[in-house]
Amino acid sequence: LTAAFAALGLASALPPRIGTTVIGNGNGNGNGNGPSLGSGRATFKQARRPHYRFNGARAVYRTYLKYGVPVPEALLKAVAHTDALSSPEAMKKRATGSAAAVPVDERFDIAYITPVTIGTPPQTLQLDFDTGSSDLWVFSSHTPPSQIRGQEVYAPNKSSTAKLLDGQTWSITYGDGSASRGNVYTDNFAVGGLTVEGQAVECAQQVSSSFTSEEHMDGLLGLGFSTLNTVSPKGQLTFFDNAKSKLDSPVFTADLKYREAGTYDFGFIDKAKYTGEIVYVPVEMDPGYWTFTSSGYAVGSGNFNAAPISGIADTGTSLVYLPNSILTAYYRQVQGATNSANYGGYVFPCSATLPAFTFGIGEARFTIPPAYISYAPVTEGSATCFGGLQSSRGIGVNIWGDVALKAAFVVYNGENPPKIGWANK
Ligand SMILES: CSc1ccc(CNCCO)cc1
Repeated sequence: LTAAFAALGLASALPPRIGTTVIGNGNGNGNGNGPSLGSGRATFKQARRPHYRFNGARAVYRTYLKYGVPVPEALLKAVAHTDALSSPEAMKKRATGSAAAVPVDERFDIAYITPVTIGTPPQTLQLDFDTGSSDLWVFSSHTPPSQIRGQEVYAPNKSSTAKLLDGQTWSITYGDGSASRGNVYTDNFAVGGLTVEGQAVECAQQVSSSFTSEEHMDGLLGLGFSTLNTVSPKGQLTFFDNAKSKLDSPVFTADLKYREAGTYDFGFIDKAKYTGEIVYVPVEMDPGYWTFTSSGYAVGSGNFNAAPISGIADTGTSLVYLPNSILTAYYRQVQGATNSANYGGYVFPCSATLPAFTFGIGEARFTIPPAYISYAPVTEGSATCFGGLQSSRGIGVNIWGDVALKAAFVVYNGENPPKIGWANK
């Protein structure tokens, strides 16, 4: 600073220490300010201004103004830049989170579970992070014991930070017919080091049998758009929507894997998790799914069929559901494949040789290996296998579930407008 002043031929008359708050000593004229005329003596105690951050460029700028010296352009730019750096927004603590996505069973990727902590002291549960829905619900102390088979439960009465959202209830039915419902608390909620206070945690008072039978799944964490949330009469925000404003970047990423643990990251994009470039396409957020348009598909080494395919990126659905025309094109390449009413979809001999399946995102191509499509025996030990590609007829929407998502690194970008990014890995 001294050099700056010298350059200007100015005495190093530093302005009074900015942030000095002068407060009267009470001998003033009744309004608490300034000295009274009587005693002829006054004392002014200095107080530090909280959160004050010294800004050198601005101090120099003030001196120019004080001595009426024209302010050079460079100094004006410096002031604007340093103000931006020290703005309350820029100074807000930034946050990120990262947590494992573990196959809920060691043989087939039926679903992936991720550890979360709820309440004070923290209670740890394993939740299915589901970009195809927007309720955060858990097995709880309100769930009938007859409906619990090994799941961990959240007990709000054991959390000093739990608050009942009086009068609020929720009820949800998923595409596979499974369902749950209950009441609602808010509590502190953390994923991989990222904490949201006052997160709506929906406590199950009823769950359907398919949830009871998923013993390692203690609930779901919805990562769809909050418009889909079922809490009534006041819809609640998803964990991502609550966390978004304090994240380094308003994104989360899914790096799901074939029969091994992957990760969900919040607030940052880990360059070590993908290769090449991330290709972004727009998201249609109505009615609340991460809906995007694929640019087409190819079966095995066949030609790429360029045709728009609208669908949702759904981490909470195991398989891929596409139009019949695509299924026919794929399974006619599989010896012994049939669309079985008995098994509810395309099945084939587990010994069959399967082609890969490629889908397009813009000019980019993503290939699902045959192993992902030979999904699982129709029943324990059967020689007939159920396909990872199935028909979306009757669902009303095409679904890019885990069988497709684990072939890519996927960026869910929650900016306005939202977009979804795909990269190979
Ligand atoms: C019974 S296990 C189960 C896991 C996830 C879901 C919700 N996923 C579908 C729509 O995203 C339903 C059931």
